[in-house]
Amino acid sequence: MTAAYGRILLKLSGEALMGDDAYGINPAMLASIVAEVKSVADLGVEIGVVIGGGNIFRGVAGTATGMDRATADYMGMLATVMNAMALSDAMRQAGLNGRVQSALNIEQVVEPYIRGKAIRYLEEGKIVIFAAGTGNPFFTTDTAAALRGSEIGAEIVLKATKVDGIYTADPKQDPLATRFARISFDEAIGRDLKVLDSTAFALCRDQKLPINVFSIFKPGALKRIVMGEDEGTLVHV
Ligand SMILES: Nc1ncnc2c1ncn2[C@@H]1O[C@H](COP(=O)(O)OP(=O)(O)OP(=O)(O)O)[C@@H](O)[C@H]1O
Ligand SMILES: O=c1ccn([C@@H]2O[C@H](COP(=O)(O)O)[C@@H](O)[C@H]2O)c(=O)[nH]1
Repeated sequence: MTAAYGRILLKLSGEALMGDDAYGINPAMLASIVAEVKSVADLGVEIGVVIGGGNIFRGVAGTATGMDRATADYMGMLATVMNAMALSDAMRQAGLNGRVQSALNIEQVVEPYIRGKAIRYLEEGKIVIFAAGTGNPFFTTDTAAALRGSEIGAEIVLKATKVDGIYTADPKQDPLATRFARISFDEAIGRDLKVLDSTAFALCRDQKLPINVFSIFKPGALKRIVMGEDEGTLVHV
């Protein structure tokens, strides 16, 4: 079986890590996500991962209580470091070789982000987990996925989230929303579809880096996309 992509950037939803819990990291959910990642790693595909933090803290939630936005965003980025460490450890337990690199320096805990080293790890078959988003407040981990995906020369960004693609409206709010099988960047940005933030869409469009949005809860979906099959929604130039 030959994969359609040699190197991918996988954006994993932080919120998905909760599974059926109200908060935090559900070990069974984490293990099932790692099994999906392993099915692709076993094909020899090089994998960079950006993980979100929505299961622990989002900057906007902090500002809702009066917190300074930048402070809240740094807390959100630290939440992604915790998720990255949990993911890396779950990978270790599954026999995968993961390396965490953080955009914020916490060198006693995880390595700093160094692009050349990340690429070398990928070439060695290690899975690189990019933590702390872009390292800057006022951004999201979707934008970090677009940025790191561009930096490492990924052929596609795969956004693994809680819905099975991009819809005409948020399917969790609008039961009449319909799913796109494919959509251009221009149309996705023009329709202001909230499944990814507009900075991430714009960066991927400029870099001609396609995005595939799919459900992380659907077994085998990640592997099907990597094998070149239709799954979720493809955002193209
Ligand atoms: N047009 C749309 N099509 C699909 N989903 C949409 C749309 N508009 C809004 N959404 C919502 O966007 C969510 C996914 O984006 P979001 O970045 O918030 O979550 P995430 O991938 O879980 O990331 P994290 O938890 O790490 O922040 C979906 O769960 C869905 O409810
Ligand atoms: O580059 C970034 C990435 C993230 N943040 C903050 O972290 C949280 C969690 O990330 P999600 O993408 O929402 O999962 C986010 O709400 C921001 O507060 C950031 O500031 N910069």
